Amino acid sequence: MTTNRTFTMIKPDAVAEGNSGAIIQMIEEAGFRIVAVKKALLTKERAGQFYAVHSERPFYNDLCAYMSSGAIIPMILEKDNAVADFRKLIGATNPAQAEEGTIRKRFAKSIEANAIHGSDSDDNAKIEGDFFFAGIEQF
Ligand SMILES: Nc1ncnc2c1ncn2[C@@H]1O[C@H](COP(=O)(O)OP(=O)(O)OP(=O)(O)O)[C@@H](O)[C@H]1O
Repeated sequence: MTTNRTFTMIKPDAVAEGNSGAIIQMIEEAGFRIVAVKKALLTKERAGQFYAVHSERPFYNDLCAYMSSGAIIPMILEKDNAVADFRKLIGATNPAQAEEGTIRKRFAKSIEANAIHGSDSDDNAKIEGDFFFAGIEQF
């Protein structure tokens, strides 16, 4: 296994409810190192760019409205096998199907307001990290 990076965002529902600290604690306790972190507010257009891959899905408009409804906390994380291990840590998209001990089981409210995002491939982790952070911030 090689050390690599993934990208995550704590989503507006979790930030608004004051769950960011507990979520970051779960992430660090699972062995991830924070490479880059900030608080940000997406416009609806920018949320639409981030989720452009879903632009034909019926939930796309609602998703863009939700993702721009409040502050988010984007982060780049580093660990051995980061992308796959992080997907395991966050759990299923639908919290009703998320396993015990996962971030979504503990904090997600619904399939849409599901507390956290995690990249699904090394390539997307790089694209998504670059979406939020300049090169000099990724150390
Ligand atoms: N059926 C749905 N209804 C409403 N929102 C949905 C639905 N499916 C997905 N979403 C929203 O769109 C996001 C992206 O969907 P995707 O299928 O890529 O899930 P994911 O990979 O688990 O989530 P993410 O990409 O945020 O990590 C989901 O996290 C969720 O917020």
